[in-house]
Amino acid sequence: MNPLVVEQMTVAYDRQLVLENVSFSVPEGKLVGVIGPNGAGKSTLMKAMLNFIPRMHGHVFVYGQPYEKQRHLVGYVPQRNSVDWDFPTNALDVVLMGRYGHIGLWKRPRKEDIDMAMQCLDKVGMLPYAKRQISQLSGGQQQRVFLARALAQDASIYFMDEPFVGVDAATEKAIVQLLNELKTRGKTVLVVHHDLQTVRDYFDYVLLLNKRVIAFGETESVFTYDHIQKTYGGKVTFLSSTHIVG
Ligand SMILES: Nc1ncnc2c1ncn2[C@@H]1O[C@H](COP(=O)(O)OP(=O)(O)OP(=O)(O)O)[C@@H](O)[C@H]1O
Repeated sequence: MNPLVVEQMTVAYDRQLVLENVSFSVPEGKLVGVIGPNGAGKSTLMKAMLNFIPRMHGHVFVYGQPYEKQRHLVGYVPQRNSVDWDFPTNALDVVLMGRYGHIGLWKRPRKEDIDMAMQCLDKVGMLPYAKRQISQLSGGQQQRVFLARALAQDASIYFMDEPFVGVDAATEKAIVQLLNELKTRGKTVLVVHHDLQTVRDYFDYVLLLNKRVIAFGETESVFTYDHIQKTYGGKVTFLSSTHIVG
């Protein structure tokens, strides 16, 4: 059984259709790049899968059950700029939020939760910043804290919205390493991604999206010149042939 199945999802804002009849099914332990131009509906897809915004139509199944019954299995890393980083809290507390599903919202975190949160911070190179206010972290450091929070959640499926935006080469490398580690542990990860040059290196599968699914499948066979042109309305001219197939 595939861990994530989306069936005929349609989403509208103010009756304006943004996603139409989107269906795809992701096998376990795959890294999936969600690719498409600005406004294609990539963030909307993630938010609608998570029930943050209503779907007009369609279903999301997580390990064969409706998402609503399985939400504890799904972790989310939102776009960094969609978060209020002035909220007075420190890095460790943000990561501990990822443990609430395990702790219970009103209970104090146990020592083992704090230890695990610290380990997650360590994994992304942020342990020295555990007690630092999040407003006093750089953009790349904030991104790392978010990834640590997702790790602490110990989910089976992750949705990450543009984790590579605004990070330096070292952080990008750390994120790629983390994605591969999640994959090795059998996790399924969907990543909204803009850099077409790295798609073939980073992702096993791609979802090419522009309001509808243009193509979905293994990167090897689906990330073709024709599909990319179709996704971007024929506006992509800078790709070298080494990065695509077909
Ligand atoms: N809250 C909202 N209300 C109305 N329209 C919205 C809202 N959020 C997004 N949209 C519109 O829905 C469409 C899809 O937006 P979305 O943010 O999902 O695209 P995206 O593919 O993630 O884009 P980007 O690459 O620029 O982040 C766009 O036309 C956008 O203007």
